[in-house]
Amino acid sequence: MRKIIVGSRRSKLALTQTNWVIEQLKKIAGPSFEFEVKEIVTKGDRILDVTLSKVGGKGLFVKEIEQAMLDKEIDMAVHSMKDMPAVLPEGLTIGCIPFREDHRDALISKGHVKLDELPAGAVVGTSSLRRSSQLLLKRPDLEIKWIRGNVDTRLEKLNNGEYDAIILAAAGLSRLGWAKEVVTEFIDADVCIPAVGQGALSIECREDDRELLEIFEKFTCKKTALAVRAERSFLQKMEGGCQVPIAGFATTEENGDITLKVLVASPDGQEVYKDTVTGHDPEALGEEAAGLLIERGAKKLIDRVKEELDSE
Ligand SMILES: NCc1[nH]cc(CCC(=O)O)c1CC(=O)O
Repeated sequence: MRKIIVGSRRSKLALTQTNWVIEQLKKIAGPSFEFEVKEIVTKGDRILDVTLSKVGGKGLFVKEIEQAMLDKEIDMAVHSMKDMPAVLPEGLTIGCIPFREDHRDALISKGHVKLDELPAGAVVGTSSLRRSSQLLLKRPDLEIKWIRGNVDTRLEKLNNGEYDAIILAAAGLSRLGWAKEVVTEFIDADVCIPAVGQGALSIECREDDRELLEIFEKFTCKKTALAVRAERSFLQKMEGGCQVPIAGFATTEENGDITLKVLVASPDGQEVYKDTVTGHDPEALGEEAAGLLIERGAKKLIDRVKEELDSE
């Protein structure tokens, strides 16, 4: 009998995702494995008053959990793929990518007013530059106001009157069982390309944990894994961090063909680089997409934004 310790952030969404994965793995692993959740409070959870991009971005939610895995305090962790940095620490691996939930962003507005019908000057809450820049592209008359906190906190802030609408990932709401009740409109990838990995989960473990990797293999969704690998290859090649709006979303056909949609934009949404590529090698496809945008000037934009931030 082996007891597997699963590290999780303490948020409602993190615990829901972790417990769901454990339930599925139990069915696959059989009676010789036991699972136990260990809650870990990350830096991203403690610092709630600053925009994410200013305090170091993505890695914040996963770093401490990864350290606990390397220290063998925990054996595995379930993350939102979207929160995973492009490069993992030595010794760890994404051992499993399950079937992807809804990839889209969702608009939640007071009175269920759709994006096209929101009045000019309506206040929309998001702290994602990716969402704000693409939204402003379609509706330059909206006012963006930063919002932070867990999914439940953000919904509360909408109800308290600070915002006319907010944007959240549909996947988080679906996993919590709230999507049907709260979502006003699902926003198509043509209007707002999702974040790399959005809607997918990443199950991380130590690279040498063969027992776990064997169980994980049976829970992997091949189509999702190919798509996410293409998206993450693009992300890694762009080296953008959180300061620049970067979006990437891929789908995989039955025959293995992957279509990857990508975007890099300036924070004000005025400068936009966008393309769609198709192929079957996920890593090569991500690199190809990045190459196309870099050629046109996207990398210069990223470096410029980084410099501006460094001199602040
Ligand atoms: N940025 C935080 C975060 N990371 C993952 C999700 C939930 C959904 C997902 O799996 O993509 C969210 C909330 C949100 O963006 O609304």
